[in-house]
Amino acid sequence: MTLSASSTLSDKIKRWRNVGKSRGESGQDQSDEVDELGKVWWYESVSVLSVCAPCISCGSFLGYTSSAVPSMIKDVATFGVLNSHQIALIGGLGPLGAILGSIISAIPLKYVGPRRTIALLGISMLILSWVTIGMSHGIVLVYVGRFLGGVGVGATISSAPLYVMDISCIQRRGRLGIMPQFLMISGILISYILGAFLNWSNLSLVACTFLILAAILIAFAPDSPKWLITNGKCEQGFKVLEKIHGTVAAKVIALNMENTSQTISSNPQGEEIWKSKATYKSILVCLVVISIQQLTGVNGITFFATSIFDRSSSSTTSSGHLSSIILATTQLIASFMSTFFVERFGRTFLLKISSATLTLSSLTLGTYFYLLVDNTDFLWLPLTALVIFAFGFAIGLGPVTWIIVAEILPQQVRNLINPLIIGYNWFCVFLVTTSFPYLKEEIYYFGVFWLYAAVAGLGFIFICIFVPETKGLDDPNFFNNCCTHLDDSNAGNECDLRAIYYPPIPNETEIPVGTIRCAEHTDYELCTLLFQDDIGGLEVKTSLGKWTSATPIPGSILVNTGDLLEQWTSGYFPATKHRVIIPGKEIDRRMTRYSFAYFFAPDNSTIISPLTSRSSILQKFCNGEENYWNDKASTAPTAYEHIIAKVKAAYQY
Ligand SMILES: O=C(O)CCC(=O)C(=O)O
Ligand SMILES: [Fe+2]
Repeated sequence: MTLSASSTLSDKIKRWRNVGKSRGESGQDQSDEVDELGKVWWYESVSVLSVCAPCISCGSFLGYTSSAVPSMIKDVATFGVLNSHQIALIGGLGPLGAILGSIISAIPLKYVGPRRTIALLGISMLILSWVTIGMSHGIVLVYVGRFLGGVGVGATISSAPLYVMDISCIQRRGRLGIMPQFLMISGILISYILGAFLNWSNLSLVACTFLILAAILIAFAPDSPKWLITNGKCEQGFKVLEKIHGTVAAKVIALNMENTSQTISSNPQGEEIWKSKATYKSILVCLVVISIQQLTGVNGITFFATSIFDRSSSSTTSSGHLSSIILATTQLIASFMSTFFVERFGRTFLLKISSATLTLSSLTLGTYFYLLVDNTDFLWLPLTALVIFAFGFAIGLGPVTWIIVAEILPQQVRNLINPLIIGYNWFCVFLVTTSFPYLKEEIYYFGVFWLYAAVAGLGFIFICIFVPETKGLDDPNFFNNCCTHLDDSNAGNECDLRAIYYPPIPNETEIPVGTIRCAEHTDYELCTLLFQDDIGGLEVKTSLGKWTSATPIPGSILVNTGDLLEQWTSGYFPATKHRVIIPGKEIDRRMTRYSFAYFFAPDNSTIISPLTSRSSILQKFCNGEENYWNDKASTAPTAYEHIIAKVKAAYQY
């Protein structure tokens, strides 16, 4: 099925290419213009927002417990006197449903793609949940609603990031990538704000109204182009890509998507990867980082923030609701900041800062509840500490955990393991939210926060010892960043276009066949584009050391690999040894020969140390090799140093 779908796409793209060619031949190549006209810059952002809008409702669902439980407790007529078991269930059934939602979403994700999974499983379950809760006349229907909504949240949160990855172009992927999380925190904030004015029932009915709007938005959004292309709907998939990237780039991306899906489906290393110890070690590291993310208690706080503030005396100066709103706003701002920091400072640095901040703030909160809760001089303390806690979480452990999971898991196991990891994450949320009401009765608030502080402290140690830095391992812009002159003409580089003139040999001069005009050498740069006329004479040395003639082919460009490419790829692409000799044919010898060579070099400052593949770095890390990430320690030359040294050696006179 995949194969026949892909071949349709390849055929179509071949035809498109030919259309471009015939235009070019008639001297009227307008493909660039069409490209620009094809781009609709807002299309992908609006699509991402439309498909991810239900994440707002997921946030409101998570924040609902905090906002609604106080008014449920007051509503004795409907619920009787709520005990801590019942409150724990209201908190815990949502994440329990989410475990189910994230696991079963794998089926619609495969057959109908991420957009329809969100619409059919996410939105429908959430609407059902809000209506059930809003209309309930007793606690049982609230339980049912919480579980159903959890299924919707699990499905939405698993599918939204996939949609964003599939539809956004590389330049905007980072920023659009945080959209699901950003919308979710906004949803938490909205539910805290509305919770200050509305009771449990009206709050859920308002949330339901919003979802109807989200359902309309998602109905008009396009499907994931990747899903379309890999499921035989090539034309529709290409149209979506064309609107985002323009015609020319869309062809390349469509082919890439097709190739990747073929590689993954044929899965050459599928068996091998499960025999490697490194695979299990990276899965283990992911699970522990997720445990740290969740067991430091953030969801205990999100689900019960209002009650925590009401317990601390700060509620006499600011209501519990207001404090919760401040908390969620802090999280929103910090998660936005983390998108900038994560590329600048790396993943492990943010995780360390984050776990250290959580340790200190939880320790402070525990101590406050132990010593100072009745001391009116310290009313400012709980809110300040919780704001620092929320900031510390949202800047590091919140978002960076997911980046680590995406980057550390070997590609071949990612699809299989991801749903389990997401399911495990919800299990931890369930554990924390269900245990919170019990723990606060058994070991009191101070005990709960000291427990969270202990987890965060151990987490800090684990991160320092076991979590590898993965920044830059998967950087799709790596080569663009090394060759910025593509965009910026000021960046220093040794790119060179040379017109080479070989004078005709005068009729009276006799020169033996095979006489050398340009001696054996390799080019110094990354690669050379060589445009030769039809006289000939260029020879290339094969890997067996034999000279073979690179006879000019009309309309083609010869590409020579250069020294820098050889060094960069540790010899995977050896630099081509070549030379130019006097042509064999008498008539060619008496003619002028021209060639044009474009020597392509990266930016001067680029360090040309052998690139290590992401899998080999992780392999080394997992095998316990100390210097697993040694690129930075390398003393390799810069591109400029290499080229200048070669030029100096060649022209010593
Ligand atoms: O003229 C040619 O065909 C080759 C020139 C060349 O190899 C060079 O300039 O590096
Ligand atoms: Fe050359």
